Amino acid sequence: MHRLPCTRVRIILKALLHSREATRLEARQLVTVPLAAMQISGGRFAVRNASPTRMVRLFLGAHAPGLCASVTAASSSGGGSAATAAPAADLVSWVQEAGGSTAGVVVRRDESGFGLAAAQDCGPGATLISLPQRCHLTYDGSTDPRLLALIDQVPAELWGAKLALQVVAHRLLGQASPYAAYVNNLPMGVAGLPIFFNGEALGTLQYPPVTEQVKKRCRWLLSFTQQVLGPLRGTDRDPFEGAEVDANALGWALAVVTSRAFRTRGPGQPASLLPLVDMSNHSFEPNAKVVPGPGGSMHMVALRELHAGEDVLISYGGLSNDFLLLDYGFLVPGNLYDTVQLRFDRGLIEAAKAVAGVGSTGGQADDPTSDELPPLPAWQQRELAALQLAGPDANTEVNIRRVSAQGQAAEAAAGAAAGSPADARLLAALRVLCAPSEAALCGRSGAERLGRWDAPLAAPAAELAALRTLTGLCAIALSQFKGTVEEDIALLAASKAAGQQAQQQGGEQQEQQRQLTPDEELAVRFRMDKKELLLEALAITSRRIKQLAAAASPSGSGGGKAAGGKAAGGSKGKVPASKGGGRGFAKP
Ligand SMILES: C[S@@+](CC[C@H](N)C(=O)[O-])C[C@H]1O[C@@H](n2cnc3c(N)ncnc32)[C@H](O)[C@@H]1O
Repeated sequence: MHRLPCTRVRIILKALLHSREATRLEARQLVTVPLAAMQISGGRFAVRNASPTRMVRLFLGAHAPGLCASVTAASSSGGGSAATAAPAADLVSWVQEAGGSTAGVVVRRDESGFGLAAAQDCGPGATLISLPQRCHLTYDGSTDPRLLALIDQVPAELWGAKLALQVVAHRLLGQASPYAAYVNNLPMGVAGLPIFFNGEALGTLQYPPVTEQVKKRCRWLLSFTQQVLGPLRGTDRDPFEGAEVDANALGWALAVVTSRAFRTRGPGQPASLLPLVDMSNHSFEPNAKVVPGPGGSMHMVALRELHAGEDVLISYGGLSNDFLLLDYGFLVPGNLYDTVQLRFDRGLIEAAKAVAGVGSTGGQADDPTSDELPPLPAWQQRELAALQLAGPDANTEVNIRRVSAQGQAAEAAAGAAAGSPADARLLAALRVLCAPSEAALCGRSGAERLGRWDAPLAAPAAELAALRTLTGLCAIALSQFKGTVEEDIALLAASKAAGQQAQQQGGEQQEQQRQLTPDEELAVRFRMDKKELLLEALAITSRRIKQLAAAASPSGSGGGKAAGGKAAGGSKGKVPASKGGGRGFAKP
């Protein structure tokens, strides 16, 4: 959700993605726990749509080295209110009784959950909701010291888990909680969140930067509940008064927080849940935003003219699909903030060069039979260190980016380069590694001066080599996925057909065409979008190669060569097998 400032969050989470932590559970256990009991409140949870028949399954081992909980039925979309009452009417009354104003919105409910709509026509700047501070669910000096002691044990980067402990505490209080009207209206599960995927669905993502993060969160949930909360249970230091809080229960609260919390007080400060405000869905073209009001209140205001009944949408921030999926359980196809994360290392660059037919970098190896790469000349080492891609403080995560359609159109029209499909550090590093000498950099150094797409190296051959290496990187990244975009499209179509067939045949499905679960389908869509991003990057880079090659060749004939050229031409076919051998994606 619109976290303030969201760049900070991205930095924190990206740092998480980089930490290597591996615990492998050998044996697979399957524990089935009735959700209504959830061992946390003895069945006192009256969350929306809660049903004693719904089950949470807890998988340990096998596919995911960690926990994976899967809510087996569609979640969300219920309501704490009676069927005839307006959705969440009790919550609206509670906010009003606390001195808040909700006159600008009505709560909507559909099969995918709650949302907000404009209650009447209004102009830009109109206040839609005013939420007094006393309605914000957070933790501070007045919180039970036993709970604060627990919160202190959660690492700072897992800020959501800190607030999750407070959410658990209020859920356990039931109707005695001052936030009962809010907690009762929270969704039972957050559909699509990968911490609730089973191993099959998690594996379907085929994207380690996300799967490793999921496993890390699950491992933390398991170890914290077993090693910290378990021994505390029933002691005088137990803020949960003897209730068992297991990984499912804390996982539910974590899902609530990651998908709903605001960091209104800035990074490093406790996050807050903003009742009612958090019922607004996300759009990258929002028509409302959340701003601080007087006395610690938070206001939701219209960004433009709104018509009665129009959906009220805020932006959760400029988030990639990785973050949208991990924290919110959905993705935006063609997301302009999306990237494919790669781990920069020389071996990967050499593999990309080999794929793209570019000569290798550096001097001669002492032993030509050795796999060891020859050392780089000092000037290249220096430039890579300046880019923080080498040296003790290196951050080796680099990204292939999505370039907007407008950017591409402008590029095509102007014959120039409007947007780079590589982040500046990556492009700068490729130029450094493809430059024949330091002189070829013409005194440029660092990402800002060397990483601009529209400022090529003066030597055309070096620039072409850098761009071809970039196509090689895209090809390697593509080859890490098991199938093509077309295969994913066919899989989704077959799944849909299987579902329709099963419906006609009363639930029976033909063996050869299994219907994907909603989580698997989401995972296929996720990986398909990543592949499309890479194919677009290939196409843009190939075009650029052609332009530069045409400008450089005396005959003007071009002749640029790019890896996966056919795929780049739009066939979406399989790219040449990588020589990278399991290289590429950033793995934590
Ligand atoms: C802050 S809540 C918004 C209210 C939520 N719809 C509910 O039922 O309470 C965020 C969740 O809403 C859903 N959501 C919000 N924006 C969405 C979007 N653009 N597409 C799909 N799901 C979205 C996701 O499930 C997400 O985790």
